[in-house]
Amino acid sequence: MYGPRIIVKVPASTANLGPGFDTLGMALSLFAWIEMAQAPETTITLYGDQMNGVPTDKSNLIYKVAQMVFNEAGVSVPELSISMYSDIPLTRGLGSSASAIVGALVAANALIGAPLSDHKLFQMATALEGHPDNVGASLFGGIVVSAWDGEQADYVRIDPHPSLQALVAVPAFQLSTEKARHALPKEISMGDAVYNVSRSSLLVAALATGQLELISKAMKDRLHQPYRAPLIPGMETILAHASERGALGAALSGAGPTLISFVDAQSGRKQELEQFLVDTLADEGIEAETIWLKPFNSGPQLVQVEEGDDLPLIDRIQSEVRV
Ligand SMILES: Nc1ncnc2c1ncn2[C@@H]1O[C@H](COP(=O)(O)OP(=O)(O)OP(=O)(O)O)[C@@H](O)[C@H]1O
Ligand SMILES: N[C@@H](CCO)C(=O)O
Repeated sequence: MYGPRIIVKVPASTANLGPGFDTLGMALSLFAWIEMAQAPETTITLYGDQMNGVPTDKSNLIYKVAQMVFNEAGVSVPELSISMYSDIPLTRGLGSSASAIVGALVAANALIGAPLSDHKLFQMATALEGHPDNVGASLFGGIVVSAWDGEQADYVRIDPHPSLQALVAVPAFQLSTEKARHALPKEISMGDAVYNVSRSSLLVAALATGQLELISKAMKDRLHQPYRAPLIPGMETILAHASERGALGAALSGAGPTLISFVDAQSGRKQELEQFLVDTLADEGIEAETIWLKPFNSGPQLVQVEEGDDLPLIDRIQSEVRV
């Protein structure tokens, strides 16, 4: 390893928030860490159970994305030492691929003196992911409303209401975005389009103005959740009844299978909601891990590394306080 050693901490994200398919995203207080430095030969070290099955050669997403940054900036850094640790469950709807892409873009850019703007990184991340919702949230933090026309991505960021908390139920099976997108119809009716435009617009306005009592109605969707429901047994029941069990609103997180509920931090019904999610999934024979999270207000953070400090990434993270 030589030259500067960059460590980036990047948040997970939940996409869609119900009706905002490929449009709305929120960063969450669950993180991945990526370390990058120039090296005589490429090595990729992955820590943690979440990384099982991820390649450790130059076909790794982090390595490939870093090379795109160097090409874009017109510099050559062929060999890299990369390490990654992640608490973000892989292929579960919490934006693991977006976090890896955003983390790799930011780390590689920092390694060469940050010639690319955040705007440019957002364009690259959106093209790589195929939609702007998860990458926008991971890159800018908070709630991100975005649109992409295939060439240009635009966004507006909203600060999440300070009382907003999230409970995710992460089923013990993976569901790739690719498979979950295959379940969607090619065309939808005008009625369903209007239904979603109105809910998504209401949701954005409610989130922007802190009218959390509107979230339950505003998080309804007819574009993707009904078609994905057969892939996630128990989902229909949870989405239909979560608000009766203390949730402000509930949705499929990204392409699933994770289910996300929003809760007022002051609510006295958190345990009841958590039990409802676990029991409903268990009734369908699905084990799920529940995690309480907060919306996360910022994008990737560069972790300060002193010159000569060669503490391995995993030891550094173990001493970090998880937010
Ligand atoms: N750190 C990583 N290194 C290499 N590949 C990764 C990494 N993180 C994620 N991936 C790739 O991304 C895939 C998961 O992407 P996918 O879009 O299916 O799910 P997700 O991003 O976890 O969920 P969602 O997009 O629904 O929020 C993994 O199977 C893996 O191929
Ligand atoms: N908007 C995307 C998010 C998952 O990557 C989808 O629902 O397919």
